[in-house]
Amino acid sequence: MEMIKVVANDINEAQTDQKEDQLLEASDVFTRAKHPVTLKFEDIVYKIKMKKGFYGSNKKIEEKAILKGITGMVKPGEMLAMLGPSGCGKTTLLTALGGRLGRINGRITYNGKPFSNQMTRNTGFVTQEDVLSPYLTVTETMVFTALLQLPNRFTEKEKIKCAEAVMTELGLSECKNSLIGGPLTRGVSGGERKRVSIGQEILINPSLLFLDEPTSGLDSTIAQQILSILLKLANGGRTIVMTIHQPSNMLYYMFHKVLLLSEGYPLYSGEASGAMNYFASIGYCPSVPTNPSDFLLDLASGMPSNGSWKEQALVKQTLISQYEKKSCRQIEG
Ligand SMILES: Nc1ncnc2c1ncn2[C@@H]1O[C@H](COP(=O)(O)OP(=O)(O)OP(=O)(O)O)[C@@H](O)[C@H]1O
Repeated sequence: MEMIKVVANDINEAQTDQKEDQLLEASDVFTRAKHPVTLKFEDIVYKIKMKKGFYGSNKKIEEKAILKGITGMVKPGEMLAMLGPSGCGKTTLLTALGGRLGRINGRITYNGKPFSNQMTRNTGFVTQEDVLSPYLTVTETMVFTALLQLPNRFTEKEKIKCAEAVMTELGLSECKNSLIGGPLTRGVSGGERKRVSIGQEILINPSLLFLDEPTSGLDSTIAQQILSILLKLANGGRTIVMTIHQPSNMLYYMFHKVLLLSEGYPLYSGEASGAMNYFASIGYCPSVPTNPSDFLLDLASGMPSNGSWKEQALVKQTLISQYEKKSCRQIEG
């Protein structure tokens, strides 16, 4: 009975979705979100089972916690950055929030409801590795995606118009006839490849967009271009969540929210502009002016920035144990 209700609900929502879609001009895809989404996650815990010991030895299964109680919220119009050292659980959390991870403990809601088929249609996910055919041009890639992904009520001409509109917005017109390329064929630049990957996901006008390291391997100017595009999408009422490695000062302040992870623990979850004040209020501040993301990463990874290795590792352990005792719980919940 419950299952029937869920399916019926999905159908109703899909019908509403369809009606609202009809009101959209094909080229409107970039400008406004169809169904703005507030994403909330509470006490997310994710554990995996691992085999302990070498092949042939006494193999035991042990449990390893990857995410250890993460809470946060992102509203329409906001961009959330997940920061933290390599292996701290950023991609795992992103995958969980994108409804792509199996059994997790905790609660993730999208406008107060669990993940549904309707949400799948309203969500875009840009993976770290671009999955593109090296032998197609930018236009061919975008048009092909538009023809496949856009609903049949759009005519072929409208689908092509959508692809063109998205390419123009993403600044891909200059390279529209260039091959994507790959390891064996020369093609578009890294920044252009990333914009094509983002373009493929935003063709369906998702209101919730996840991106895994969208600026990885790009220089700071191109990284800023990509974030400006994402900020523009957020300003259209979308909810944007991404993992990012060490953003520059300028990029850091483009984010509304920040989630700092260390070994699967959340050290901070809240306004990006409030992170430095928060750590200062509990006794941690840089002794010289520092880029906030450098400072936060040093705290989370136990790397020495101003103090010695030993002191810094101690700071990280103190923050984690404070979190465990719930005396330094995240700002937001
Ligand atoms: N299915 C799995 N089996 C074994 N280990 C896993 C699995 N999924 C995640 N892990 C481990 O969990 C930890 C977090 O991985 P995750 O990819 O989320 O880190 P990350 O913060 O995104 O790292 P990076 O910045 O290097 O991409 C890592 O130590 C990883 O090896």
